[in-house]
Amino acid sequence: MEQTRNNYADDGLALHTDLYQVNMVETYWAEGISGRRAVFELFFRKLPFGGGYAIFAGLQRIIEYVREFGFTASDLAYLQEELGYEEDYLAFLKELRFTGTITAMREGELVFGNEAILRVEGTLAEAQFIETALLNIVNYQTLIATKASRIRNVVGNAPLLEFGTRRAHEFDAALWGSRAAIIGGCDATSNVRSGKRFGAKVSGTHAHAMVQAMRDEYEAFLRYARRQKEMNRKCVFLIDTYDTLKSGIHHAIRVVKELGIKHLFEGVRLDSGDLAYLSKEVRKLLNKAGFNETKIYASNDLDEYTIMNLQAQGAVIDAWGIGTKLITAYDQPALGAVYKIVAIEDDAGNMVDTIKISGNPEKVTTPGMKKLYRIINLVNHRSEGDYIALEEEKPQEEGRLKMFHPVYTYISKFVTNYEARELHTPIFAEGKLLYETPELYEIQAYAKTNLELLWDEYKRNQNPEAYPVDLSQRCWDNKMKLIQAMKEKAEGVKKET
Ligand SMILES: Nc1ncnc2c1ncn2[C@@H]1O[C@H](COP(=O)(O)OP(=O)(O)OP(=O)(O)O)[C@@H](O)[C@H]1O
Ligand SMILES: O=P(O)(O)OC[C@H]1O[C@H](OP(=O)(O)OP(=O)(O)O)[C@H](O)[C@@H]1O
Ligand SMILES: O=C(O)c1cccnc1
Repeated sequence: MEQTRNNYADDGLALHTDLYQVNMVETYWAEGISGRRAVFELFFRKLPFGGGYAIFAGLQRIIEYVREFGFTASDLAYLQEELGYEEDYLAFLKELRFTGTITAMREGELVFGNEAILRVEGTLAEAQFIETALLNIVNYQTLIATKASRIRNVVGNAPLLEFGTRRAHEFDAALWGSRAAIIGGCDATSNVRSGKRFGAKVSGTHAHAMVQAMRDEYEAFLRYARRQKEMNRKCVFLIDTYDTLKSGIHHAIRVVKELGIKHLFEGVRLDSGDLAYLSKEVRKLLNKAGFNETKIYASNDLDEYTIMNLQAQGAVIDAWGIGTKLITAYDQPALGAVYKIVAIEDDAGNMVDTIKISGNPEKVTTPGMKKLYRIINLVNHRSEGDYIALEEEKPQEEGRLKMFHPVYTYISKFVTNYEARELHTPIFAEGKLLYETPELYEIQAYAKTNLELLWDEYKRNQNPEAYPVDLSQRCWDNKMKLIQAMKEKAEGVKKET
């Protein structure tokens, strides 16, 4: 074991889980209930960044994970030799695959608190085991897509570039984060592997190192621009290595004029100092030299707040490069999505609803097999809210729908003339993959179209209105019935002791 510790030819992802999953599944197996049908839902309770919506990302990686789910020989050897699990249980794990059914929102879907992003129905063992990886994926990618969307909200149609790989929490976060950032609204990423892997557009300028390495700013710009000219590629010069206004901008203009490459002079980038002041001065100098079309790029620890601030100061910035604060979800590093069991097969083979009670009413789970709808007003084409109904209900046929707050039930409204759009789509059915992931920029366009369904009051970055996520009357009644039953059961336990 020792010699191969870091070198498994058959390394897989099944052990990318918490130990407690291995132990719970062992108990299910030992008790002979591992094959019972179980239903889990994945959701978060509170929207991130104090915003009014989130954008779901992560499904593609979930698909790859679930499709390949299984224990390799070295996984099993590790569980046996290092952690002491017994052969019989390992023989069970060896055969464990995902054979269940998953429905989920499409990537780019708008998602709100307390509604299922994804539902897993399968054997208790398989549905339980995949919890950790699913949460790991959704929690991160959804956060990044949402952060990117918030930044897109403030930059309008300006080019928005994801520059965060060097600051991301390691390789996976950089790669999948760049994809999520594009789903949320970035135009391109600096991560080249993301281009190869996902078809992301890749984009980039150059660093201070190039200027320093050539020990002369003019020489550096000249050689860089010459090569770009040979390759017929556009140039963006980083002009702040020594002094933006005294040297950088003048060297860039001189080189472009000398090489006659106005058509390739895409832009200049500012990466330090007072970005508002510098951008205004640089704009004047560019215009004076006849480069009215040349863009001013800005980077340096930017996010939606600094950008808004710069805009308020009249900064003349045409394109934005965002690294650290986007890829690390700097102001809110965790989404807090959870994975909760909502139904389980009983001894007689019937599916029964389960509930998790909490002193905090917002933390009580909503039991049962349900469906999630977006209720779209057909007159103004805006969403009235989301609606969670029991699976057998048909809100699309009701004609007049009562929507009420699931905790403050007196907040209610009736909706007519609506479309009840189901938000989940089948991803796996009995282990078979049914879903084909759209091309990356189609997912981005889908997110953009979805945002058009929301009133601006729900979309503003700060202090937005709370978007309604309501339960149907039957779903609410079912929840109350289970809460009551669980209370009575707990009373019974108390009396016994
Ligand atoms: N006009 C401005 N208004 C508000 N924030 C700004 C403005 N200009 C720049 N910033 C932001 O100020 C922050 C820090 O910039 P600061 O001047 O401290 O260091 P710097 O310019 O990055 O210097 P260096 O990179 O050389 O250390 C960055 O997040 C930047 O985006
Ligand atoms: O500021 P962020 O939003 O994180 O964006 C990424 C940063 O990475 C680069 O800086 P770095 O200091 O790593 O290298 P450079 O300035 O030499 O290019 C770039 O110039 C950006 O400032
Ligand atoms: O291309 C750039 O300008 C770039 C790429 C990564 C990080 N910072 C800047």
